[in-house]
Amino acid sequence: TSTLTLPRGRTLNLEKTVIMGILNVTPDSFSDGGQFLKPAEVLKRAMQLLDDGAQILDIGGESTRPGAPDVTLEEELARVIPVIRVIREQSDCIISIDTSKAQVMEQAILAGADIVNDVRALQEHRALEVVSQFEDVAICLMHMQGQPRSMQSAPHYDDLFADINTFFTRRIKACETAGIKLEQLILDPGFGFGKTLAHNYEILAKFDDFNKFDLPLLAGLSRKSMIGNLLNRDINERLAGSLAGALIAAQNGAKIIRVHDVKETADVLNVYQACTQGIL
Ligand SMILES: Cn1cnc2c(O)nc(N)nc21
Repeated sequence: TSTLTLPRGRTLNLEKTVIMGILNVTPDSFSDGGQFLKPAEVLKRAMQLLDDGAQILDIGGESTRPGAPDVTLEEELARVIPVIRVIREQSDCIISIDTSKAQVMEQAILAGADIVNDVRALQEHRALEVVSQFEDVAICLMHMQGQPRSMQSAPHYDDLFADINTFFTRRIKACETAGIKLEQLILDPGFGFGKTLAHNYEILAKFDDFNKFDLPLLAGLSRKSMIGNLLNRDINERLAGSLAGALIAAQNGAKIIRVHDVKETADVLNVYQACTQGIL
């Protein structure tokens, strides 16, 4: 499908690859190591991401990187809800909430979020029930093997693609049983979430295989260890590798690319689209 249904009668055209800009509001993402970013600072960053070409802002209050500490419900709400509110006051942009907690999903949607981006694919308590009560909220179902604390200790699959596809089939069925429509769903194989370096590059190389579900696919590999470990680059030296990954994901059928470096990724995708969309 080339259109994603959104709340309030809006839709997102997916004929051209869409950029999801990462707006982290977790302490380990704060430059000054502060406890909370002031909403005004976050708003400035959000507007910059939109100016640079992001159509979706992904707001996350709990780091999902390997070994990340858990965050309480209260803390996560305190981080993300004020940010959603302040952005929604200023912009009609598409907002996605990066969370696995049902109550954060509920509050975020009520505050104006359009997409639930859940690295646990609505498997946590009451997540399915809560999301199914909102007409047309979009949901990204991401594959993860294990949990962030331990998922990278020894990832193993009997059959990588069969396992991921079985997971998607089961989660899609669970959503349909809960009354969620296929048009609301996005699928994502979850780069780095219980995968070895080899697994990650096999997924990237054969990304188009997941298009068998005829649902929009999301790719999120920006600045990840699959880039850093391959190239032996620190987190702030992974732009070129991330851009290469974004281009390959787009060429291999990804419709939404989740990135930190929006401006540069937009340039890469615009060059790619000039070749494929015949605009010249
Ligand atoms: C929150 N988050 C971190 N990495 C991600 C990825 O690859 N996909 C999605 N959907 N969310 C992610």
